[in-house]
Amino acid sequence: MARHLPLFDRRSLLFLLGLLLSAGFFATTLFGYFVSKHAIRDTLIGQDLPLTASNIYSEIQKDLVRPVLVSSTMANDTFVRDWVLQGEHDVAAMARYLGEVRKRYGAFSSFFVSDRTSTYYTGEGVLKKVSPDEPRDTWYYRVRQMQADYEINVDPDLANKDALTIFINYRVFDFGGNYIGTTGIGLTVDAVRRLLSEYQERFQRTIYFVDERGRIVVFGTRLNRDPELRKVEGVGNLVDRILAERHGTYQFVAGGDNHILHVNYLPELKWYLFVEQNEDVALAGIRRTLYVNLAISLAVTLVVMLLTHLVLSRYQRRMEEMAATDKLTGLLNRQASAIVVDKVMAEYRREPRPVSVLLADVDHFKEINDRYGHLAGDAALRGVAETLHNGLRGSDIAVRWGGEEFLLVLRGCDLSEAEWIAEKLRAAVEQAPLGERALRTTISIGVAEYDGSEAPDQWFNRADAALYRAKHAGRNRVVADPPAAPAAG
Ligand SMILES: Nc1nc2c(ncn2[C@@H]2O[C@H](COP(=O)(O)OP(=O)(O)OP(=O)(O)O)[C@@H](O)[C@H]2O)c(=O)[nH]1
Repeated sequence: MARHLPLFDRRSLLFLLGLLLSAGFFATTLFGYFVSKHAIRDTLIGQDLPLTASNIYSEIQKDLVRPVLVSSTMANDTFVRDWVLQGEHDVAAMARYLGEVRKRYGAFSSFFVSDRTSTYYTGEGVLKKVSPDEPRDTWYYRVRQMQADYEINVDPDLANKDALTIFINYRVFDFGGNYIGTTGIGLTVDAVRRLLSEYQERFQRTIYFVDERGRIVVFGTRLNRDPELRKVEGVGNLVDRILAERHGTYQFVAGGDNHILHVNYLPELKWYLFVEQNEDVALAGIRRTLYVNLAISLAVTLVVMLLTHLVLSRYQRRMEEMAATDKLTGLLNRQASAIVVDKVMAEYRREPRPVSVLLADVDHFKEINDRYGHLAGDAALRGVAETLHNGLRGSDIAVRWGGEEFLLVLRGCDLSEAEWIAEKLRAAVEQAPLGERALRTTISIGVAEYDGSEAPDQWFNRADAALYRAKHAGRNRVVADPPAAPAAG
């Protein structure tokens, strides 16, 4: 059990290390991700989307300034006023004038509606008569009543196949200040559409205009959705709220992604400018960084764990070796031998093959110490250990059992084989010059074969008893237990 404890400790240490490292990496990586995510979202809501919206707004306003000026010039043109006051006779002259204005300023259409005759003139001549009963003409009667000099109105253009057109409707007065009609130009929304496409491409955002009824009226190049905004997933539920609030930042989920929406109302056009950003697309960059960081963290954690495992294993092996080895002789020490003996016992229980022990003790060793000193005694002990070790097979086990005592476990040896080996070892020690001084000594050996049932201590005690008998019989000899039966006769 004691041997398994360090292994268990190593596992828990590795587990703890892995846990700490991965928790640390994970926490810092996720923390960084969420901080960046919040920063990106805050920038989107607080800066990016409003900035895009206000850029588009000011571009559109800029685009509308010139047409308003042109319409104002038309309203104040003496030709227009004189022409009306002179009775609107030369229709061709008015058509020429309107055609000229349209061409010169690149407008989509140009018009004059006379209040006296209710006639709608364009560059082509008379288009029609306006009437208060015609729903398409309500704009005219609204302008007729309004206080301001002009309005910007978005309507289908009757003169141009109902193409959606931005009209500047400018009121015209005679020289006495009496209202005599409305003039102005119409602009195609193509320019606005181009502007939206350009912004859409540049910022990877969805940008479109919505009218006061909640219908998408103008959009950039890629808008694949129902013009009836209330029917669109996510944003559809917000339409009424947005139309009422006119301005704000909203969030909704569509296609599983979170979207941030910024809305501005453009009173000149009576349109709502919608600037939408798919937050998940905006976060794709930092999400990729998150995955890379997590992968790196995992790799670093695994490498650190692997290195720690290798270092600890080596260290533990060395510690175990050191703890198990006798420093003087390099043989197993007595404490460590317990494990080896347990193993031999387990092997025997699995497969009962003969196994024997030799207990060898150096004869009169005290005299060597006394005569030559302890260092020479140590060298002699090393020499004996080496001689014993060299005389054994790889499967045998040599233990330094006590001061000058050695226990040798011989696997696969019955008593007589063990006795034979013991005799061989005894003879080898007797003949070996030991240490630098080439000292000579002898050993006595007690031999015992395992009887298959006794405890190891009992087994070793029998070897010890045999050793005792060997000493008493004069030393430098081998005695087996049980003692050989006396010869008959
Ligand atoms: N130099 C040295 N001496 C040791 C070591 N370990 C034990 N000894 C000595 O070995 C001697 C053993 O003496 P004893 O037990 O009386 O036995 P012995 O002198 O060998 O006599 P017998 O065993 O009866 O033949 C003691 O004097 C111990 O001090 C060691 O590591 N180095």
